Amino acid sequence: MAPTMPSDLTEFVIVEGNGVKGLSEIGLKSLPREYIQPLEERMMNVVGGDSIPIIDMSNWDDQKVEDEICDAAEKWGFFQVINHGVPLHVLEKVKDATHRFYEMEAEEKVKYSKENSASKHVRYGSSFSPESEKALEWKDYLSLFYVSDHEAATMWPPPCRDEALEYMKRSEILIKRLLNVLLKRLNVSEIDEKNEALFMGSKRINLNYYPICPNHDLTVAIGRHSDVSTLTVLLQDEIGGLHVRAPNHHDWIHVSPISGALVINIGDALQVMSNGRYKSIEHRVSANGSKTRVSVPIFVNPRPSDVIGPLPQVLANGEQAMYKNVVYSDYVKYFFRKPHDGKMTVEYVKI
Ligand SMILES: COc1cc(/C=C/C(=O)SCCNC(=O)CCNC(=O)[C@H](O)C(C)(C)COP(=O)(O)OP(=O)(O)OC[C@H]2O[C@@H](n3cnc4c(N)ncnc43)[C@H](O)[C@@H]2OP(=O)(O)O)ccc1O
Ligand SMILES: O=C(O)CCC(=O)C(=O)O
Ligand SMILES: [Fe+2]
Repeated sequence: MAPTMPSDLTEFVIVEGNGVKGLSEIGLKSLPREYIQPLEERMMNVVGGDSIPIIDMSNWDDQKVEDEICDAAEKWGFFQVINHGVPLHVLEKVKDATHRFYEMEAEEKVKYSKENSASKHVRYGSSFSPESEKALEWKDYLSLFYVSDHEAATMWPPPCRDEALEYMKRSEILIKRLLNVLLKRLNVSEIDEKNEALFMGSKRINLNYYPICPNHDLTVAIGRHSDVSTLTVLLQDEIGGLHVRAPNHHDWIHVSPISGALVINIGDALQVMSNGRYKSIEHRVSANGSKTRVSVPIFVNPRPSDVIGPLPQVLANGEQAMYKNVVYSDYVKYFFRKPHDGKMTVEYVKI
């Protein structure tokens, strides 16, 4: 019998918690119209040949490596790191755990949806902002905001809880190293108890799931956006699909998966704090017609209550502030309230 489309798509995907994974598994031959993106948002202008920098972190405190990191953050806003010190078995385990979470029945996963979750720090959902999007995105996600080990142990879903926490904790040294190097160029002293919260006072880990998609060229898995983090550490599997805006602001460059590597990108908070010196670059994810993909970003952020703005150390040389001060949680709420729209969130705080 030919597969049939659920009569109420929102009910099936969101309310019942089947997600796009559920849609994919029905075996639909064509993409539901709700996912059809306008022409200009589909994947175009992807150039081959170019690549974001790949940085070997073995000698991370070598001046040459520090320069590579800061130069990449200024020019590309994105780079991959190898020999980064996060054990490879930890990375493998969190990818497996991601698959394990999504393999649960919809009735189990939906217990973590916005409407049902026992903690507002744990959220399972589909697309980005289904209430405000004109066209939906082909992605399911589980978002885990870290508050304490106790909350993670009691509230995060058991199939992925320990692995997600381990990945977050084992990435801590890498995150501090990267931030210290980036801050040094901004004349900010080493991260200590006084300034740590502003740069890495909160963390959110997302487990993204992108199932096989019919007519994948008509939609996107994630639309154009920049992250609102200080920086993001992204683990991707071997499938590929992440594209970043090229320095010419026009083309898109594919981030080819490298086994064991982590992708690092600068987020809006660091762009603002560096007064535009480090770039939070637009990126997007294509949908795949033949393979399921997972990715696991760790968003490293200020605390929600922190005020972000250009750092005094950056303005000390007399340069004009390009951004207003804003309470970080107001900035993030603004991001979550609207559909993905490229670099528009940062316009909210531009002077
Ligand atoms: C999901 O697809 C994505 C996600 C991304 C993410 C990119 C990032 O850079 S995430 C890093 C964001 N930074 C932080 O989370 C740290 C700071 N956190 C905060 O400031 C707060 O925790 C808060 C996120 C603002 C929530 O504050 P709270 O007081 O609890 O306010 P709420 O009323 O609960 O939520 C406000 C507003 O945001 C929506 N929202 C909350 N959490 C999420 C979430 N995990 N995913 C999606 N949306 C979320 C919530 O629905 C509220 O909106 P309403 O309209 O319902 O009022 C990149 C690309 C992707 O595709
Ligand atoms: O899946 C990816 O490669 C990127 C995901 C992403 O950009 C995000 O979750 O913010
Ligand atoms: Fe992103």
